[in-house]
Amino acid sequence: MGVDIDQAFVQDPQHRPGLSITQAQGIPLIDLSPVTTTNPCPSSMDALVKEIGSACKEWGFFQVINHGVSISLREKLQEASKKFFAQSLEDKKKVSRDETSPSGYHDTEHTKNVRDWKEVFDFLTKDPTLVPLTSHEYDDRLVQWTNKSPHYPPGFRDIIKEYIEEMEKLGRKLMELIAMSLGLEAKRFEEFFKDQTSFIRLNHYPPCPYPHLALGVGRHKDPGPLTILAQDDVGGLEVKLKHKTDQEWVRVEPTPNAYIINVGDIMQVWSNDAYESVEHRVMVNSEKERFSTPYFLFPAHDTEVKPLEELTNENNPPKYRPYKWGKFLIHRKDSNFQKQNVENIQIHHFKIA
Ligand SMILES: O=C(O)CCC(=O)C(=O)O
Ligand SMILES: [Fe+2]
Repeated sequence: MGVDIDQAFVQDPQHRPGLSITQAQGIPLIDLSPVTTTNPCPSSMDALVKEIGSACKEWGFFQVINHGVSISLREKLQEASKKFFAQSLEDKKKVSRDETSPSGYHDTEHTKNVRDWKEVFDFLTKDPTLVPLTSHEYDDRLVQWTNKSPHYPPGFRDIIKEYIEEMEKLGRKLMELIAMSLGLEAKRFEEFFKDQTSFIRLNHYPPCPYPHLALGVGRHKDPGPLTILAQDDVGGLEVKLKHKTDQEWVRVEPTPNAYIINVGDIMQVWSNDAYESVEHRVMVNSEKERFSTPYFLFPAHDTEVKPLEELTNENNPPKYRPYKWGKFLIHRKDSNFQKQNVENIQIHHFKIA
């Protein structure tokens, strides 16, 4: 045997990736022209809202095209990200995450207590971002998280910031469409994002000598309301099908310049389970490295997450107890960076039986 296997990366047999790959033909591809061009006709807008609604309901995952994000800016970010990760580990560690702020470089994330085969660079939308100091319910102390400033490649920080602005615009449009699809006012979600805790993550998945045992990211659901993901042309993202067929996991094949959108746990709670957060994972391969860039739309730390009143009634009572987003976030952060023997915090812990 030529390769030494670090057991920290090895998935339990039932969670190892399958060797045959099924393509997710069915994942909806949605054209956002009605919200990215001027003067769209009202009927195309109605059709779009319906499409978004059924994609959220049936899949929880969809791709968008004609999204209005500059393709050259996306390429610029991709190039910069490649250059950043191509540096020596020592150079990358100059902008490591640290005790005071989790943004920056790191390569030891664990998902479900198994180490992910990846390295990342995280960058917050708001600098500083206000969050609770601890996850303890009665501890009111707050801290500020700030971004790291990589010196290489030149202009890296500015490119990331410019790109985040585009993510903000697209995120706002998507949240409006989702609100309308739930029968809510377009701006219903806006209030939650004034002091948002959103961040962008640059992912690098190096080639892996044992892709049948490890995963780039283990199975998980995204904790926020919405994620906007750019993937390169290598492929590896797999989504767990909601409707059970003989196939459990399907691959989201790269569509050039499209964004992959998925609803996360907070949307599931807000919508009282109308839109469910879907499990996904990332396969690695032995030949090619892969790059991806999720943008995690997260609300303000003091947001009390609970089913929206407009979406609940006597016949459809709230399915979740309220929880504070900031506390949930810190709880997650504490468990994602080291192996623990218990499941980390999940929305089902707030489910009303
Ligand atoms: O790399 C990908 O395609 C997805 C990554 C992901 O799911 C995550 O970082 O939460
Ligand atoms: Fe994810």
